Amino acid sequence: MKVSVIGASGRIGSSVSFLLAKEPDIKDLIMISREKSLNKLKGLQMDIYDALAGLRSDANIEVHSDKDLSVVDGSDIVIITAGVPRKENMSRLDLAKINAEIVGRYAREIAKICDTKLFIITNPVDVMTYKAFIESNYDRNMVFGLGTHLDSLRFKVAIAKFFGVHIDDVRTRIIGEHGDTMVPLLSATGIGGIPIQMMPNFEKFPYKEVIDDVKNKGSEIIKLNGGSEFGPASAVINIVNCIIHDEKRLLTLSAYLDGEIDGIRDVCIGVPVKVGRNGIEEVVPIKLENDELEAFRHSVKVVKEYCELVKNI
Ligand SMILES: NC(=O)c1ccc[n+]([C@@H]2O[C@H](COP(=O)([O-])OP(=O)(O)OC[C@H]3O[C@@H](n4cnc5c(N)ncnc54)[C@H](O)[C@@H]3O)[C@@H](O)[C@H]2O)c1
Repeated sequence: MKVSVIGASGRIGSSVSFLLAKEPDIKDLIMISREKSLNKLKGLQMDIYDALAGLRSDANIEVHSDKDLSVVDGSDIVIITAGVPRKENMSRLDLAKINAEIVGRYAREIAKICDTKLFIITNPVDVMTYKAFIESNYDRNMVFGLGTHLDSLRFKVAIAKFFGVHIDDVRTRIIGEHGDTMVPLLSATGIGGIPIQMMPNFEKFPYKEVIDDVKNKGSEIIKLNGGSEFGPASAVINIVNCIIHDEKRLLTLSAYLDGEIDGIRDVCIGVPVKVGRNGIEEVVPIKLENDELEAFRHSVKVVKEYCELVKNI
């Protein structure tokens, strides 16, 4: 397998690259950044090779500037993490215009070179996924964004800690925007097959505080440590592994909707999807509780406005 990372000199890009290099099935890793960050990439390449030796693993790692993207040819997946990150007190949506120019340009260039899967991490990730989809003109199963998968993991951690259970026993899902209007699905939340509402102590579970905490987690990490890194990078590897191993797991990614849920069309947003070798193999047309549906519609409205805004950038 060959995987390319664009924006590999950055916080997320470098962490993603290291985790990818450790995966035994990824034989070729292509790390790409702007020319001015090429030396940083070379340093990262050396450091990752050292780490792989310590871990008794190996991979072929190449580093390139983005001047000639033909090096991505043959990639099974191209991961785009390039873009401006949020600063304290910024919303992800504040980055829409500046990052749409970057992601749109890369998507167009890559599509001229090869057919591949585009996995978008750059924020606002739903809007950037939409931009990459329209600019690449790829089939919609081939373009997806990290979306609310990371938020779902954050919610999962909070549930596991409160109920004192193993993280693997918790099932939950947050859909909608990777941002303030995300929609937690209590209807899809349970522990070891038991709906969360049926768990002892559910009445003491501080649901609202937990969800506020999930929504603010990214900002909190930015405030304390400049930005998130290991969480999103591990979430990315989860998805890459699903594709490589054709796992067909039901995860929540930002995907292009064509009427599957509530007849909603022409937007990319976090929804349950089946992930396998072909990328998004199905947008799962789930039913939602009335309050969840209302919140989802609102989230779609917010994201759609920004998708319109970046269409012609
Ligand atoms: N989807 C998620 O869950 C999630 C989580 C965390 C961060 N992010 C987003 O990922 C992106 C990267 O975050 P980071 O913390 O790695 O930032 P960073 O500043 O550490 O790295 C940014 C990378 O983008 C490149 N870059 C910046 N401007 C560019 C331009 N004009 N043209 C080409 N490349 C450019 C930089 O060279 C660097 O490689 C941000 O948009 C951030 O908001 C998404």
